[in-house]
Amino acid sequence: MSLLRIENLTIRTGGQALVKDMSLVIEPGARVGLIGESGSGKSLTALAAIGLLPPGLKPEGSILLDGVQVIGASEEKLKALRGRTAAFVFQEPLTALDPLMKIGRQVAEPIARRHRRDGRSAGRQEIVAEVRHYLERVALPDIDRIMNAYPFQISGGQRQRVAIAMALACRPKLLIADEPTTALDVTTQAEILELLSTLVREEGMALLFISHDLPVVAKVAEEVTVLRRGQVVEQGPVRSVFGSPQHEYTKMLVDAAAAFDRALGAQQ
Ligand SMILES: Nc1ncnc2c1ncn2[C@@H]1O[C@H](COP(=O)(O)OP(=O)(O)OP(=O)(O)O)[C@@H](O)[C@H]1O
Repeated sequence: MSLLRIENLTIRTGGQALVKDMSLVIEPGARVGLIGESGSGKSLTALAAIGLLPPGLKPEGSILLDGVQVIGASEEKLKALRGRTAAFVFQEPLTALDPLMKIGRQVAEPIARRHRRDGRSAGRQEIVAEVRHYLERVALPDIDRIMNAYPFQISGGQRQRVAIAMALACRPKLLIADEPTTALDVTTQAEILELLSTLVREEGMALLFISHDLPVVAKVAEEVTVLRRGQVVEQGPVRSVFGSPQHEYTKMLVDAAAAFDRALGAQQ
């Protein structure tokens, strides 16, 4: 069974279709990129996948997440899917973090929730040990300090590592990362991409990676869907879609990335 099967998804607001007839399949453990310019419907597609569309936006079609139909599902059913089946990492880590809570307590929350969900009560020491485990997993230095820090006391890259640790702590089958490196400087961006690639492989999770940046998608994904103005223009293995693009829009993305590479090469 596919982990995520989106078929003929259309998202409307009023009379306007923001996403049109889009289909996308993610198998367990697969790494899939969703690429397209700003406003092409990438985030809406990802939010629809876990039933988190903002009010006023109506999905039509079919979204099966781990075999459960998301469209029209009750809030209770959706809550059971969030975290356990799919967890989100957003562009801006502060979206996931409470500014007034120390990092240690924030990471403890999804851990405690997972234990409750599995019907077991974990003691404080066990939870603290797990918090440390996940902070180590995302390669944070000086874990004692970070656990006792508030989000504003650590760097942007460290905050994104904490947000990834919180998503991992849910032990999801699918990690959805929506432009997770866009808010970071280039060096930190590369480190976080490397970390995400390693983690999804080692934990055996599937990844839906959203970005407008072709080299970034090429680095982390094996398959890619290219969206333009809410519609899929091309879909397939990264190598063939970016290696021999068929659609004009994909060609333009590939040419732009190549021109950037050439410009960099000329500078060196
Ligand atoms: N709550 C909303 N109500 C009405 N329109 C919306 C709403 N949210 C998003 N849109 C519109 O839907 C379209 C798709 O938005 P979406 O956020 O999915 O784009 P995106 O590809 O993720 O862009 P970006 O890379 O800039 O995040 C855009 O035109 C956006 O303005």
